[in-house]
Amino acid sequence: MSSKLPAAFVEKMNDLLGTDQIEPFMASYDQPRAFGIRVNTAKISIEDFKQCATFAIQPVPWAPEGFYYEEGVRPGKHPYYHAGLYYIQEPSAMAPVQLLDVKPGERVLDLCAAPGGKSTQIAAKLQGEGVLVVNDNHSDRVKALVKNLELFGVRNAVVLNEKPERMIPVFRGYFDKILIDGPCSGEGMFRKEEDMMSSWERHSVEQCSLMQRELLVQAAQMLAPGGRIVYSTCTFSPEENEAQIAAFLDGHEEFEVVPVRDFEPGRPDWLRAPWVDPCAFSPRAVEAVAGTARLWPHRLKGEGHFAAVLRRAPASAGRAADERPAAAAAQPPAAGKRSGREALRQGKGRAEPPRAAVSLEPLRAFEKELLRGEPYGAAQLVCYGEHAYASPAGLPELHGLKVVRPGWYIGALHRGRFEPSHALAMGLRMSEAKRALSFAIQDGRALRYLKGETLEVAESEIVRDPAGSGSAKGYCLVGIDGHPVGWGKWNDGMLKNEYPPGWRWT
Ligand SMILES: C[S@@+](CC[C@H](N)C(=O)[O-])C[C@H]1O[C@@H](n2cnc3c(N)ncnc32)[C@H](O)[C@@H]1O
Repeated sequence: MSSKLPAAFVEKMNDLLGTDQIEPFMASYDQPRAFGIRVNTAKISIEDFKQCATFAIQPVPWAPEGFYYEEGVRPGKHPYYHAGLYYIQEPSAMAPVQLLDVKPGERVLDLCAAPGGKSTQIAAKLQGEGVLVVNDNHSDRVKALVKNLELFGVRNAVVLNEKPERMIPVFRGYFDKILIDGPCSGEGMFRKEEDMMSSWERHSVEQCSLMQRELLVQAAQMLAPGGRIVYSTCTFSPEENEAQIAAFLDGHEEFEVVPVRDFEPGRPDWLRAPWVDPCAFSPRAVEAVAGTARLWPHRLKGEGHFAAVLRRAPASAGRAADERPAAAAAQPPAAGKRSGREALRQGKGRAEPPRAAVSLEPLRAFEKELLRGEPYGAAQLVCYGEHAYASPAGLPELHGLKVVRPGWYIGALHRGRFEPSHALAMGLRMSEAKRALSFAIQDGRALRYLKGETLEVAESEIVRDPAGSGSAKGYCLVGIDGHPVGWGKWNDGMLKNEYPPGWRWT
């Protein structure tokens, strides 16, 4: 496919890479690309996944949860995919979140998140603890983002469809970690998606550079002192990579580049004419971009990427008290002291959404009958109209923002009944359901369930809570090999299928 590359792109890469590198670089376009999956470690350990994987996998060196699979395997056509045990992701795309160094309990923002590849990776690293805010300004792409988070069983994510500048007053200084995987000219993806070549001509490098510059400045305002930003692109152009980081450093003295050692270094020598004004940057900035990272398709098994890790200096003692105002002011009263279940009983939630008219009784009855333990943790119940969500504790008021999901979608309260959501099923563990049914993967009913069929199920197959009512009748959490995939309703030897039509195996 090297012959199809845009001539202007080839010319520029020739100039940048020089005679040594251009040949292997161009040759990479005629070689097969690498395919990857990333294990959802919030649902299954890497060791257990390796034991149960039904196709050959090899580790991706830079991501402990990442594995290569062979071309021709269709990992999306597997019940474990429907159980959210892994995400199909291009291997180089796993690097930025690895560099973000997310720890359970942190507040993390994925600013340009759709369709959610990196958001699901962050969610797995958070292990259900802390707050994940994911945003994308494109309303259609946000739908795929929501679906991927639900498939992954993420409990602590808030999904926004906003312009970043509108998020700043709400989240100023709030986040510990921010990922900016922004729009870019996509030069690194030409081998994977040939369509990117025609859009490269439309979405010029210059246009993308302007958006990226804004995103960096906006993200910086939402980062807490001592916090970390990872800026990543899937393009080669220095204007969108080293030049963005150098310009940002010159405008933000409180930031520094944390050098990345695992990949080839960024190229300070590419901050030159004709692509970049060489006089535009300070020596500090030019030197610092050597600590950024470049992933080259001819040097590793993956597509082209760039990543930079930026650290904000910790607050000085005098300034510490007035940082993170949004979070401190908006903390729900006594959050952390009151359990999620108590908050729910008291109908606590954020002020903005209309919720007064909805009775929570049917949800409470469902919880008593079906749920074990405290699956909502310290989250707070929020009702938007008839829809109930468990919203992560410690969020600021989301006043005025376009909120697509204020938290884990629990279900709908409608005409005195409660209908549990698919997202609730996907986020639960089998042990958290008082009535459950797990098909072995070899059982033909596993696939038939995913196809939406009504199934014959003996009463003895429904696992019930010894302390519960003992009845097998009603909603039950359905799993495959012990991993939830959805709801069913059992009655008299038959399981009515509640697997959502849009998710079915076709
Ligand atoms: C490279 S894609 C993100 C891919 C995603 N991180 C993943 O791993 O699945 C860039 C995204 O940025 C979004 N975007 C573009 N401009 C934006 C802006 N100003 N604010 C927020 N999102 C933006 C686009 O809609 C697009 O979905």
